[in-house]
Amino acid sequence: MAIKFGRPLQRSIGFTPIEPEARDAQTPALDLTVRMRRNRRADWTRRMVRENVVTTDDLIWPMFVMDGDNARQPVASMPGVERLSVDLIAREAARAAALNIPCIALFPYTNPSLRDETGSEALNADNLVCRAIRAIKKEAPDIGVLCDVALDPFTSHGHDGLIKDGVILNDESVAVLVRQALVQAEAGCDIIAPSDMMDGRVGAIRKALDHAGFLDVSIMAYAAKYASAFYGPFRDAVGSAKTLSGDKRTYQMDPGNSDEALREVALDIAEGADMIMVKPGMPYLDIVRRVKETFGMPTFAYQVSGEYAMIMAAVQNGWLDGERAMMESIIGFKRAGCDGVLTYFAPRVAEKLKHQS
Ligand SMILES: NCc1[nH]cc(CCC(=O)O)c1CC(=O)O
Ligand SMILES: [Mg+2]
Repeated sequence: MAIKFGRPLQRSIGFTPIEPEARDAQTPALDLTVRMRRNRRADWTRRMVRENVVTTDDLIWPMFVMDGDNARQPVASMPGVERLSVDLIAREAARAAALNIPCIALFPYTNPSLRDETGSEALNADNLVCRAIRAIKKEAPDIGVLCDVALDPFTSHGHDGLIKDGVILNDESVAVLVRQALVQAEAGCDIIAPSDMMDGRVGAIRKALDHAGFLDVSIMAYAAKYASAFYGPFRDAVGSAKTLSGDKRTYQMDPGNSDEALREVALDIAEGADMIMVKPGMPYLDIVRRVKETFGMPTFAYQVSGEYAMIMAAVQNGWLDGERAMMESIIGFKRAGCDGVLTYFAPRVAEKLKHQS
């Protein structure tokens, strides 16, 4: 029998007494005090007892910015995601605002000719991200703009910090990241999101922002960020996949660890983070739960590029119902304790919620 989603098949159970002849005479009713299925029997009962819901307020939409005018480029490993030129990003930001999405996150595809050993383009006040922020603020002044702080889209080696003799330097990198954060705040960024996993960068950035008068610029710390295989498609999108030498295991966390995530989060809170992020998302929902229960902070997770790619690949093969898999993945984040999710599905989720109400 074909089972239709959302359509109760057995309307009568628990509603009206089941006709005796409808019951198999051979099967006497079980003597059950509790029947869990009563609360699931109809759409209205399911809605009544539902513990978690997704709203557009839960969404942060990551976007990829590139050079050019009215230009777009599909990201092959992320079906449905494109790099967009600044003018188109501003238009998408306006669409996001119209969809009631509270915040967008910006990631640049930096021209390879502008990448160097120290990621100097990150400090250019007229770089892609800064131009995009200004264009967005003009076209959609009421939407929040979040910017990554890390050097990987700007360095020739693809690492998030400065490198010397194969070692990623901590304190020297933090000094550059602080300057990157100031450049972005100056351009109008609302939320600085350090994703580099250097020690002490949240405190250093907070101090510098305050000193420069950016008291209202927030920090969302990528506090528990793991050295993950699920970032692959993102590195295609920002063009660091080819350039990355080695891996990021000396600064991003070991996937085997959980207590360590709590120490990372505690430090970032002490250093002044306003919001906390766990990354990746779906394979790390246990971390989200522990972080939320331990600290009670505004807690976010990043459903990263590989998670998106994984679902989309199955959808393209006809193996999954895309809409349902998408919505189910997002409510999983809510159930785990997230206040919001960075997700490439954001516009599609928002469209779906709009048509639902
Ligand atoms: N530090 C940069 C950064 N910021 C967000 C992501 C990944 C996001 C995604 O996969 O969607 C990465 C990649 C990385 O750390 O290598
Ligand atoms: Mg840390």
